[in-house]
Amino acid sequence: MVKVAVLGAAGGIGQPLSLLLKANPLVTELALFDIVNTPGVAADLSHINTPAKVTGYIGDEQLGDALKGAHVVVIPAGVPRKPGMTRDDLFNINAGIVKNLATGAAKHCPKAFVAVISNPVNSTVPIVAEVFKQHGVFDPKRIFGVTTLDIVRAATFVSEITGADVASTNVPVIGGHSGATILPILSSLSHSFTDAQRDALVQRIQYGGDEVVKAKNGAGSATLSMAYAGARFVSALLDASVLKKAGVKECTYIKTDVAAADGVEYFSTVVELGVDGVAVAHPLPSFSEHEKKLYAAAIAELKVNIQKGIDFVAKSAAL
Ligand SMILES: NC(=O)C1=CN([C@@H]2O[C@H](COP(=O)(O)OP(=O)(O)OC[C@H]3O[C@@H](n4cnc5c(N)ncnc54)[C@H](O)[C@@H]3O)[C@@H](O)[C@H]2O)C=CC1
Ligand SMILES: O=C([O-])CC(=O)C(=O)O
Repeated sequence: MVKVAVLGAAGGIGQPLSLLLKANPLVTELALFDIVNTPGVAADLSHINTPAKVTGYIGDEQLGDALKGAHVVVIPAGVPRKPGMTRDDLFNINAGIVKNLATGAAKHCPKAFVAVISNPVNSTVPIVAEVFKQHGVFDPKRIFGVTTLDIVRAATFVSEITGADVASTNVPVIGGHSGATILPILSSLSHSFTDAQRDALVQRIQYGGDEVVKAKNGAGSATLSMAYAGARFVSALLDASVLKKAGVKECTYIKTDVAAADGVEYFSTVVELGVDGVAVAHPLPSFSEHEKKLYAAAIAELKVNIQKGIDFVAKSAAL
């Protein structure tokens, strides 16, 4: 039995992500939770001739049933950006949504892998972790911020410049998931870029989300590419934990000490996944002089984002 629960399953990301998960033969049960429309999405997907049994759950009173027995919980619930907004501008609405869903997961499937998509990821992952701590079930190896879209974008944009096969282009992107906290490690590639190419690539990878927000012109942010990236991340988790494949690696935002010396306790790094989640979190790579500056900027912003998530849970506990 491999149950995957999608929380926010009726949304712009939730629907195509659920479709891709329904197509994953390792999934035997797909639980679709949202505050609207999941019966229809579930009925539609349930006709696809793949193993996963699809069930829709709607409203808070059905959250527990959606989560019970889940091996993986994916959370794309919450509001997306409109032009002119930062991801942090979503905090006031999404923090409460994520906290509520994390509480459900801590109660009903405390051992599940939790993959957080809802923005601002830099803060929502600490929120989930703090909620799990409050319930005495926190395991840093099992809670992930999904930054896979940054890695997907980096491979696409880099291969456009290098001309290399996009499928075999792999660019580690570490740090966090917003603007200056997104740190692509272009120095790890064998291609040597001009300074102008490098700067343009870093800018495009860091602000790829804004490119989509602008193009959608008020109709939301990346959904289809995010669904692809989310499905890739869940597939990696299942390959490592269900198939017990060795050498499954993804960059993901976790609670880790890789950047603890610089005062941050959450950081996206290259992670080897195993049966229990994080098997090995790779240390920081050796940075070029340019990347050292980007790293310093990332750290400064991450500190603020992380603390905001931690404070939110502490404050709501004190109420
Ligand atoms: N991590 C990443 O790389 C990315 C993250 N995102 C983020 O993903 C989130 C979702 O984006 P979209 O799917 O485009 O938004 P959307 O508005 O299309 O869908 C969000 C869904 O969440 C549902 N929802 C709201 N409150 C809920 C609750 N309490 N419980 C369960 N479901 C609830 C809504 O009913 C809706 O169906 C946003 O916060 C966005 O910023 C978007 C793209 C990339
Ligand atoms: O830009 C946004 O708001 C959505 C997102 O996280 C991304 O596309 O990377």
